[in-house]
This record gives sequence, structure tokens and C-alpha cells, in this order.
Amino acid sequence: MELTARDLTVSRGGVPVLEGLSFTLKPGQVLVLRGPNGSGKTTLLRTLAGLQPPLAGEVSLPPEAIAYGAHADGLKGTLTVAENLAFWASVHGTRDIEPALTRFNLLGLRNRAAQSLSAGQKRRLGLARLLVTGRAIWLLDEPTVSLDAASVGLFADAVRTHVASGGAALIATHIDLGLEAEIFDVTPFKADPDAPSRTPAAFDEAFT
Ligand SMILES: Nc1ncnc2c1ncn2[C@@H]1O[C@H](COP(=O)(O)OP(=O)(O)OP(=O)(O)O)[C@@H](O)[C@H]1O
Repeated sequence: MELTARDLTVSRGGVPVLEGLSFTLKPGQVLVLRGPNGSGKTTLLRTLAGLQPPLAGEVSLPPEAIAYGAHADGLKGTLTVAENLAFWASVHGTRDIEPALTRFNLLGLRNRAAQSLSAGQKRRLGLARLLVTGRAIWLLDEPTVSLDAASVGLFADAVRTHVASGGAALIATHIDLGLEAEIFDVTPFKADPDAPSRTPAAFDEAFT
């Protein structure tokens, strides 16, 4: 499964942030999103995941093909670790949560309420969710926040395994994950809010 963006313009609060952006994420590929703070990486990921519409352009896949890992872990605090994963598995029509528990070193925490986990443990659980979605395309926003070096390693291994089996991942991160990856820098696509094409037509008419 391939994710293609064509001539995409993405916005926050109605203001274009990135424009004219095109890329293809192929099966087996890891693409690392780079760009300074505020350059639009989160906005791009949210748009690709279908959480907000693009101002222009096209995304080739529906949101149902995509697993999106946002800043917030989206955990249900009163449910245990295993119950959280089982809940997501049922939402996604999958069953087996054991590989996700194992891969993210959560076996010993399986019966702990999510709300009692440390920040890094919560993040591991949020990332374990990716495995139970069964989805081919992972879009990840700063996935390693709160993770120690060992957990970053677990995450990198999970991504390696995912892409080795035909999946793909687009990851906004400022750190080196030690993965074989290509870099996609969004900086050249920064939108110019004062571009002539954004000047209201009525303004031009006043001078004709
Ligand atoms: N809810 C919002 N309403 C309006 N503008 C927003 C909102 N959230 C973010 N922005 C603005 O949109 C622009 C792009 O922000 P975005 O979060 O996509 O950048 P980013 O590249 O992910 O940044 P960072 O590396 O700091 O996470 C920024 O100028 C930001 O201030």
C-alpha cells in the first residue's frame, strides 16, 4: 500500500502552513519528517490522517488505511494496559494483543491501570496500539517523547519489523532513530500567506 500526497496545501486556523507539497511513501519505506518548530509537520500529519481537510490537493488513501500516533497517547485511564489494547484491537477488528505487549515490554504491566503508568510507560502503551491496528501506514508525531534509550530501541525495532513486512512509516522526529530512513524536509514548502494568489479578488477589482 502506497501513500501519495499531490500538490497538498495544509492549514491551521484557516491559515495555510505548507503548500505545493507532494511525496510518495512506498511499502517498506521509512520517511522522517523534518523542519523547524512550527513549520507544519503536525499539521501535515493530521491532514494525511484525515483529521482535517486539506485546503488543496489530494491524499491517495482514506483515513481507514492509516494508523496515526499523535502527541497525546489517547489512553483510557481506568482500563488496564491489556484492556486498553484489547479495546483498540476490537475497534480495528483484530484480536491478538500479546505481540504488542511483548514488543513494547508491557507484559509485567498488563494488569496496571493506564492512569498509574509513568509517562514513558504510557507512551509505550500508546505505541503498542499501532501494532493492534493492523494498518499498513503509520503516521507518527514525535513518537519517542518521554522514552528512555532502551524504549527508543524497542520502538525502532517495531518500525523495522513493520516495514520489513510491507508496511511504511512517516515519522516526525528531531532525534536519530537509527533506522534506515529517508529525510523529507518540509521547509521548502512553507506557505506564503501574502502570496498574490491569496489576495482577495475584490481587492484587484478596485484597481481595474
Ligand atoms: N490550533 C491551532 N490554531 C492555529 N494555529 C495553530 C494551531 N496549532 C498550531 N498552529 C500553528 O500552525 C503552525 C504549524 O504548527 P505545527 O504544530 O504543524 O508545526 P510543527 O512543525 O509540528 O512544530 P513542532 O516541531 O514544534 O512540533 C505553527 O505556526 C503553529 O503556531
